[in-house]
Amino acid sequence: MATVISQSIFSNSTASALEENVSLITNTIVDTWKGLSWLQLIFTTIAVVLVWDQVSYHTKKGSIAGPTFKMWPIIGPFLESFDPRFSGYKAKWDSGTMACVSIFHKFVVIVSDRDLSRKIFQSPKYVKPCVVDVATKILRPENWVFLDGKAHVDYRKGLNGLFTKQALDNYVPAQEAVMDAYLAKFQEISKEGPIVFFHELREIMCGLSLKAFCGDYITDEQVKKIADDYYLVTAALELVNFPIIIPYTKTWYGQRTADMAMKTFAACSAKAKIFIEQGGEPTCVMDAWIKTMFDSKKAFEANPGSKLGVRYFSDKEISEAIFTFLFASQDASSSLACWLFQIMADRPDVAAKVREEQLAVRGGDPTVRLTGDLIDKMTYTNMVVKETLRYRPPVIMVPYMVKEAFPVSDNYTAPKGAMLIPSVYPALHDPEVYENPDEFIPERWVEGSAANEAKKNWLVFGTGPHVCLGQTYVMMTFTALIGKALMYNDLIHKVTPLSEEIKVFATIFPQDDLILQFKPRDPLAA
Ligand code: HEM
Repeated sequence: MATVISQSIFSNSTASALEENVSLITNTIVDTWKGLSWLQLIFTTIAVVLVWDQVSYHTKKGSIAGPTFKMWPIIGPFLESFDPRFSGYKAKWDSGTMACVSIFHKFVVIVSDRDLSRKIFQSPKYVKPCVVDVATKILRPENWVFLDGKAHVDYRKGLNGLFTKQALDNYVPAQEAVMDAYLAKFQEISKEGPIVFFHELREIMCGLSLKAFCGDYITDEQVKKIADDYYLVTAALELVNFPIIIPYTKTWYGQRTADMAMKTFAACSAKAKIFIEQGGEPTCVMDAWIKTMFDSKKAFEANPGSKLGVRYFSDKEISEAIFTFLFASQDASSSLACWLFQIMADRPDVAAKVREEQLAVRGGDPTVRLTGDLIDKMTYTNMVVKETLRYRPPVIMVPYMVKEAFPVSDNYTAPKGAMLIPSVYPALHDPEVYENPDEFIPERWVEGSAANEAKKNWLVFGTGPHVCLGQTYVMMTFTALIGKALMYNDLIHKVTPLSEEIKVFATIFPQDDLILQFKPRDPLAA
């Protein structure tokens, strides 16, 4: 149809007249260009680039919210992105269901609407997770997290089993040992009064993750070293960073830290292979993964006509995957830890109910050790963790890259190459679903409540093919941790004017980095 119309419009005579006009215009431009001095040429080029930048921005923006013109030509709000403010993101969410900015050649659309955000999360045909350029160098290009489409879905299938409730039950004893050691340390280091806990909580999170991932194959010294240095990786992978790795820059330190950690994980994997080969039972993620590999191999050898369930993974591949688990968990878990401890310290009534439940599920004996089944019984403590995730979601939005022009809504198509950012925070503070959304109310999560039924708003862990692999791990680990911490400690929080302000450092944290004291308490005290 379109061809027929164009043929009827462009008869042969109009086509040749058009050709003449085009060549006349081209000659005029070339002649004018030749007649310009160097200085005029430079100024003209700059003017053309500036106009092109604004026109290109305006065309991509279409009907969505955002400044009519780029206030800072070319760079856009680049300087602001060095110091991202929560209030800035909030203003964007409030400005419309979709709002845009353009930084250099990158066109960014921030989506606040719940349903549009879900649509983006669930459209792998059009989008893929967006990582900063340097991420492929730090996490290594062959890493599974960079897989897309079917290859990603197939790889994920092999990992999902490592983080089910049943598998996680096996990692609990090793994690409890880490909790005990760190809680004792927290009492010791804060015995003189409240101190900054941001770094301490990052360290315990790293310790808990690494014990779950690598079990006893990793030593306490190695855990400490990785935990101490890990912030270098976070800094290297910030949204604004130089894409080339130059010695002694943030990205260089980040890459060195990642390489060092992966070397440690590869050595752990080699030990785990020997342990499982000798008939050992899994106590950590690595063991569980290697066992599925060996079991598949045995089944295949017994029945050579069958399909190999799980292929063989080298120590290098396992080490890279374990590093991605740490990378995905460390910042988000540290954020949750900071808010959870702060909120519990500030709300003694909630803390008292948690303590009561912790003793009750242990039949009055605080020394009863943790198990998966015991954690299952901690209903109220679990609601406290869930409400913290809603009230202060660690990941407030997730950047995706548009692979092909994406009709996000009836009147807006995101162009190929744009960054589309579905948001999590607005859906979790929707007053129609969560009454008084800016209040912390664990009871809103009781069975059958409006909050519990509103599954579509629960975007804390994303949704779709890239949904968080560690969500069951998070709920179990934090329920167990805060329960133990509250039984054995009074939390004293030094409240400052910045305690409730939100700092954005990949995830979100209290602006004053949480000033806290762990004061020993008798777990049997009322
Ligand atoms: C409070 C803690 C955590 C929060 C809030 C969180 C949140 C998220 C979110 C929002 C995503 C993106 C989902 C999407 O694009 O649809 C994600 C992905 C992911 N998370 Fe988590 N996460 C947490 C902890 C963890 C932990 C402990 C692990 C440990 C294994 C983990 C492993 C992953 C992985 C591997 C992905 C990428 C999955 C893929 O691309 O297939 N996360 N997480």
